Amino acid sequence: MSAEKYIKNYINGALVPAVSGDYLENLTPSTGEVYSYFPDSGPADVDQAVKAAQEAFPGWSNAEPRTRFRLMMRIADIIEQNLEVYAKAEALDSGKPFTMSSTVDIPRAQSNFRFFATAALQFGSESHHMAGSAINYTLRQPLGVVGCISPWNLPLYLFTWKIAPALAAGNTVVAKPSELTPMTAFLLSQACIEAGLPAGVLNIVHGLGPKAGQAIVEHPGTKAISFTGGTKTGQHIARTAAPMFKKLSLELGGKNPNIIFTDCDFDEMMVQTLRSSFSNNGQICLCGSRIYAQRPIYERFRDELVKRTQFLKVGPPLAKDTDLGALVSKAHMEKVQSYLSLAEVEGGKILCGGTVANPGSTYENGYYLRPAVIEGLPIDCRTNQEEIFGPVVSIAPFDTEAEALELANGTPYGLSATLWTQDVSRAHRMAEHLQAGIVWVNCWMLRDLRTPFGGMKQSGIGREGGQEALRFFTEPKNVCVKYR
Ligand SMILES: NC(=O)C1=CN([C@@H]2O[C@H](COP(=O)(O)OP(=O)(O)OC[C@H]3O[C@@H](n4cnc5c(N)ncnc54)[C@H](O)[C@@H]3O)[C@@H](O)[C@H]2O)C=CC1
Ligand SMILES: O=C(O)/C=C/C=C(\O)C(=O)O
Repeated sequence: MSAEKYIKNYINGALVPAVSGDYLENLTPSTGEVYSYFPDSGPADVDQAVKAAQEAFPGWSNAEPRTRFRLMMRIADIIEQNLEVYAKAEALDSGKPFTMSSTVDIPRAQSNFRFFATAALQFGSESHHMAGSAINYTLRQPLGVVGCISPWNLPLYLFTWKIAPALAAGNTVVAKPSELTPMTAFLLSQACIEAGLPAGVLNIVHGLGPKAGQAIVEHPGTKAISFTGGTKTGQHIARTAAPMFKKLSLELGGKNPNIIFTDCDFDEMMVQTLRSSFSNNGQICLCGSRIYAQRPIYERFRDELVKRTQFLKVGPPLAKDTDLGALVSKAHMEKVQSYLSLAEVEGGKILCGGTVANPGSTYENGYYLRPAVIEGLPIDCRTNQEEIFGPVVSIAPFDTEAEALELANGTPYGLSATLWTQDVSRAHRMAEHLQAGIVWVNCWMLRDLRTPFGGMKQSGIGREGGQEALRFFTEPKNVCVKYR
């Protein structure tokens, strides 16, 4: 198992270049240098992948669930045995700290395979009895070939979060990782070969979104698309797939509120708020980017947040003491910087951070920013309404529960929200009215893979996780049997 200079597609069980023979440069954000190349795939590669997946479908969909279970567990074992190789590749590709990729990203990729391998053994269906006359039972059958398209922020974590349930439910898959972070998907291809996954069951096509990704969405052979990424891309995918009546699961952006009441456990809230603000450089759709603290503790909170933020170490991904690594790309760093400039125009005061960081001469061309805290922005300004997806939080005080709810719900997004209070009744009251697919109370990013995961409003449609994912990747068919 090794990261290689020339990444290959994984089609019909073999590692192959793009049909065109063309490669694109893969940069590491840690130095801004090219360190490998990935295939510039297009419709011809996707067509080969879909054909291979179609041929593999009868064998895979009819295989005993325990056969799928064994193979998926074997893939998880191989990832676990090679944790360091995977975690290093993830850190170099995405710029995130190795301390994160080795404890969060890669362990979660293993868990995704294990969780859904086991779920394949447990998945059942409903029946509905019409007393004295008939019984209805529901067959849940795999869809066929499905497309899985994932982003760069949690590369293998989110890639496997889609692939594993699709395979567990008996589908065959054509998947594309982000062009910014292709390396761990390539390592996964090697793991599938080593595990003995039958040819064509999983096919991984590398390349650009508008070319290779678009070809997966447009191909008449893909019956469903599971996508995580930006809201604009999600809208475009929906426009393409809807007239073809494909099933769609879209997990999109967020502008998530943290609401901090005076009665919270202040110390625990501070620890978790720092995490929810700047984990992975704020490049997680669940990060809390708008923080509202109740007026009596607002100033104490603000001063403590600024102090702790200034203490965070921005450094190269492989250094042991790095808290925040590099942002994923130059273009993304410039996007984040443009929002920092906009925030000032919109009346915000940058209390700390927002400047370029240079963790040493080897890294001077990498994409490093000091994490920023902004105060004084109105709720309806662009900085408070649009997803920045970087190490930037905006803070403001509030007085009442009603005001906090209005602020929290006042954006087009509805992915997650975090509440800090020791008053259980208030927590339930607020949770009921928050427009978010996930509400965390006195915690953040505490994940149980059985729960529904996804957002409302412009944060997407559908839910991933547990039974929801298995339902998405199957077609329910009701059979009604009259017996009297
Ligand atoms: N999980 C999330 O919520 C994420 C949100 N974003 C947001 O989106 C913004 C833009 O980031 P991008 O890297 O451009 O994300 P993106 O949404 O364009 O990329 C995500 C995936 O979609 C693919 N893709 C792009 N265009 C496609 C198309 N026409 N058809 C099929 N697949 C396509 C990409 O190749 C990648 O694999 C970020 O600044 C951030 O605000 C980005 C990544 C993850
Ligand atoms: O924990 C999860 O399942 C998902 C986490 C994060 C994202 O989906 C994201 O950042 O896109």
